[in-house]
Amino acid sequence: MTATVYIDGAVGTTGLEIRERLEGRSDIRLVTLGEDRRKDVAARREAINDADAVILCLPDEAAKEAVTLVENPRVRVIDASSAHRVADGWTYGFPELGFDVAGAQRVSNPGCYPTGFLALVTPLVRAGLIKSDAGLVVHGTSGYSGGGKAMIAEFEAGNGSAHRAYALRLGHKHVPEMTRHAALAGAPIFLPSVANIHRGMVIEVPLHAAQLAPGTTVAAIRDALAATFDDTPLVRVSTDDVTLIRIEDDAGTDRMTLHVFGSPAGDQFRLVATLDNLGKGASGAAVQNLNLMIGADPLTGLVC
Ligand SMILES: NC(=O)C1=CN([C@@H]2O[C@H](COP(=O)(O)OP(=O)(O)OC[C@H]3O[C@@H](n4cnc5c(N)ncnc54)[C@H](OP(=O)(O)O)[C@@H]3O)[C@@H](O)[C@H]2O)C=CC1
Ligand SMILES: CC(=O)N[C@@H](CCC(=O)OP(=O)(O)O)C(=O)O
Repeated sequence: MTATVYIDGAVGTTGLEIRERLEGRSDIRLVTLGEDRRKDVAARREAINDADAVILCLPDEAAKEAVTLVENPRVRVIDASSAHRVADGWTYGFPELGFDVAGAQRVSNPGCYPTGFLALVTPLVRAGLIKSDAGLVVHGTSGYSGGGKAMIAEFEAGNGSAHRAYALRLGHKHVPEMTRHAALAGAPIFLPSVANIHRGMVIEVPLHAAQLAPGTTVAAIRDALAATFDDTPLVRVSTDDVTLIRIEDDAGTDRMTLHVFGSPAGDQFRLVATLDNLGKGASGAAVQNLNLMIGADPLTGLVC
């Protein structure tokens, strides 16, 4: 059976990547609107309601508006924006963490930083290794394509920076989904930054032993992560004895790699995730979710 899929926002950074992955698939009839109609509400309403699945690759306000245009109960929605990630009636699009994406009508794709944070933390909270009131800190560095067309233009015009920190006054829009989907009692302190590289991410959660269940070891943390991810094709728990992690490590793929390190004394730990902000962090995750929703091979169009 062929599914009709409409991408709203198909010429943006995330939308273009999804479009490239879906074009040429025999199980999908891909619909996008031309330059003259792509922001025309009537044209978008028609395309949305003619589709089996709609992928929203829009700023939050435009994504909210798009959802109000859905009239046909058949239409299923994947929203790549942050508009619905803690909203009632929406399924969080992180199937490896047990969310029922295949059966969902409305799926909210995770944010790129939360993808790394939640992969590292949620299995450990569920296993009772991290206390829900542990007071976590998460640091992340993203390639500049994480900021969409505007940030790409800024960096490619030479107006970026080798590395810059932002969200200095905290309260980044990704904090609510990190808190909710890790089942934390309090919001983590989130320290995002951008590097002068097109794509790729490194996300880190440092931990004191006091934030963990007594006696927790690197092996216990790895085991808890492996119990969640070992049978999943995109998320790998590394046991490699690496001494360096590069932002390029999973760039250009839809993979995510999780590393666990500990001090020799066992009093401090460092959890690290690498991924591509446009792979498992956005477009790759959207295609993965779409495959599940339309019953396609889960890895079609993905780079494992
Ligand atoms: N880039 C990334 O790595 C990630 C992005 N996301 C999220 O995905 C969404 C899209 O981001 P991204 O692709 O980076 O952003 P871009 O700015 O690159 O693209 C957004 C696109 O939406 C279009 N658009 C804006 N308003 C409307 C409207 N009312 N109707 C139709 N089209 C509209 C824009 O048009 P125009 O071209 O005219 O500006 C643009 O093409 C955002 O919510 C973002 O937060 C999520 C995870 C990672
Ligand atoms: C580098 C950069 O600016 N990144 C974006 C997040 C990209 C992303 O994940 O988009 P969502 O917010 O839709 O999840 C930011 O921090 O706002």
